[in-house]
Amino acid sequence: MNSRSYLQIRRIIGVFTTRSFTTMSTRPFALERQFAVSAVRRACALTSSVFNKLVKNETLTKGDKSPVTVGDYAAQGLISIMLKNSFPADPIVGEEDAGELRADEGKVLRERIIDLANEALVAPRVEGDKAEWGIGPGQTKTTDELLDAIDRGNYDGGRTGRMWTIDPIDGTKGFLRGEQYAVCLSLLVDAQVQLGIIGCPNLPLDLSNPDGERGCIFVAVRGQGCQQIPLSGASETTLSMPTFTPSSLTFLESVEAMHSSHSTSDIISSIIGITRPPIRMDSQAKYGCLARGDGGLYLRMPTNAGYREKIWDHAPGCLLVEEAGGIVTDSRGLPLDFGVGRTLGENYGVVAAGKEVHAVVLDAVQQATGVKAKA
Ligand SMILES: Nc1ncnc2c1ncn2[C@@H]1O[C@H](COP(=O)(O)OS(=O)(=O)O)[C@@H](OP(=O)(O)O)[C@H]1O
Ligand SMILES: [Mg+2]
Ligand SMILES: [Mg+2]
Ligand SMILES: [Mg+2]
Repeated sequence: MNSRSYLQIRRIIGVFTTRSFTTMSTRPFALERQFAVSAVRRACALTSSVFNKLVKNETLTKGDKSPVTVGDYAAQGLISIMLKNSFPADPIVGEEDAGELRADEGKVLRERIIDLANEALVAPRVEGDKAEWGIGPGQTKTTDELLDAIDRGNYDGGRTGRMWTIDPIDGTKGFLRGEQYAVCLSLLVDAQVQLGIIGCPNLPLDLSNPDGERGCIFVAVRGQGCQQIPLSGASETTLSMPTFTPSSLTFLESVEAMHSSHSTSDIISSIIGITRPPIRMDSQAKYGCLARGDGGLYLRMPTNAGYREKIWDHAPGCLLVEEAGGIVTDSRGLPLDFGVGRTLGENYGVVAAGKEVHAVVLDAVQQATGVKAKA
């Protein structure tokens, strides 16, 4: 076979592999994956529209968080309605609840939220969307239906059964700055993340080309790898973390020093011999970046002993990294335990890194913080 026809065959196989991922229904969680891509894509369109209508074109007073509040509630309502239609028996651990919206003072926000959620629900279906998910023309909901949908996120979590987590806008501060944020959804079965998906409307497809195309979805099903799908609709690619050496690492960390201690990261950097400046980015977009090979190391060290990490802030991202070949533990080397409830109760910090370097990083984290390795 000459090299030209070999390349042609490779190309056909490549196309088939990509297509077959989305159409093969025999894979475990195929329907849930298809649903989640659709729900997150729709929610990303909603949050982008909130940003363009309410943040970009309005002069916000410093500290005015109402646009992000509107986006949070509307996106959680949208995903929750879709879940209710599609997997009605599954409970939801969602970040938001509608308590404040039900009060009289919530009236103005409430009306904006209902309009936005309905706008997103009635948008035309695209390839892969199913009518029974409750989306498409004519699918508007009443105020009560949407408030009830938001409140379906009040499940306490736990060790057994199926449950979804929703973080409708993760990285709220990044959202307001027009920088990175993520729409995050995961499916847990018996406290194991089986499906993780995050939509990052502002994330460059390639971090080394920040002026290039932006907007992508990262999705992983346990045992089926991690894929990146451009929001523009182009075909998906499977991600795999490259091999890192300790000194070639770059930290991915929170923008907000209140969320992860920057000074602890500096000490860990000098122990490992990392010389590159950290990449600071809001939200679980960091996990997506890590999965596709950016940086090699995501660290989150508590700044406040009383703060408990929330499961919706880590469940999808954790699976993305594991499925791309990385390791995620807490600072004692324990796996993240998603079965304790709405928080990561017993875990302390998060260390996510390539498999060749995770042990070295963990050792440095323990030296820097005095945290003891698991017995
Ligand atoms: N004190 C403290 N410590 C640790 N984490 C906290 C803390 N306070 C809040 N949060 C959670 O941080 C979520 C945002 O994640 P990041 O820190 O990665 O992004 S950011 O740079 O802060 O935007 C953020 O998620 P969202 O509320 O969805 O934006 C919070 O759940
Ligand atoms: Mg969050
Ligand atoms: Mg949030
Ligand atoms: Mg929040």
